[in-house]
Amino acid sequence: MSARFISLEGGEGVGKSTQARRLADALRTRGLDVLLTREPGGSPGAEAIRSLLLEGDANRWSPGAEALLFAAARADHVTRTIDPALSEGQWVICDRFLDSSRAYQGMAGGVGDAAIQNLHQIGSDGRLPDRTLVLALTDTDAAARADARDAGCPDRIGGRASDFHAEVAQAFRDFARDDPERIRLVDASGSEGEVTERLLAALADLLP
Ligand SMILES: Nc1ncnc2c1ncn2[C@@H]1O[C@H](COP(=O)(O)OP(=O)(O)O)[C@@H](O)[C@H]1O
Ligand SMILES: Cc1cn([C@H]2C[C@H](O)[C@@H](COP(=O)(O)OP(=O)(O)O)O2)c(=O)[nH]c1=O
Repeated sequence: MSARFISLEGGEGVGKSTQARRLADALRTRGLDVLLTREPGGSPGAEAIRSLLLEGDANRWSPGAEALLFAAARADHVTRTIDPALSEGQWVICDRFLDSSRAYQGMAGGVGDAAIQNLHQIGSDGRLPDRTLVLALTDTDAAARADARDAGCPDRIGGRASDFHAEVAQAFRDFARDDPERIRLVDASGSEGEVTERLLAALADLLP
């Protein structure tokens, strides 16, 4: 059974980072070698770009410049971290990937999906996950979880208006509808353990 590339997606506070860790543990328990990584970041160059993206003034970058920086970070992450791990037979679980750029910069940010896909083709040879799990929660519940975690101090993009985040959530739902083989919506309500079980069920056809 070959290694698989899994991404976790969704808006702020839905539980992606929590579930990325839990899913990695669950797969390790099944005997798989797992690399847990995240975006923006996941390689030294991409982590340096992460601070440029998440710190500073709300209008620090134009939408286009922001999309280019995310694409550049992703290109480094794919080349230096993700591709080598997959080549060595490791399963890769990535906390956010291309679909975040499609939702945040492409749809909510107005850059457009075709432009984001073009940048991904140039930077990362169009590399796609084998399965993308979108954690879905009501906007109110997600905002409550994010507020409890961030104590009123979100990062540069997390702090955008609620309309922006509603557009992001809608974009993820549209992506899942348009590409049901790769992208699955998973109910993120309930306990952490319940959500992990749903994620494993959404990966059942890929698991050894
Ligand atoms: N199933 C859950 N039920 C209640 N709280 C949760 C659940 N999953 C995560 N949390 C909490 O919600 C907050 C946001 O979770 P996190 O994993 O950081 O989300 P994300 O990475 O999607 O922004 C954290 O404080 C986390 O402990
Ligand atoms: C990967 C990626 C993240 N982002 C944003 C989403 C988040 O607001 C921010 C950082 O992501 P992250 O640290 O995962 O935040 P959170 O845990 O709150 O979900 O970067 C984009 O706008 N485009 C992208 O391509």
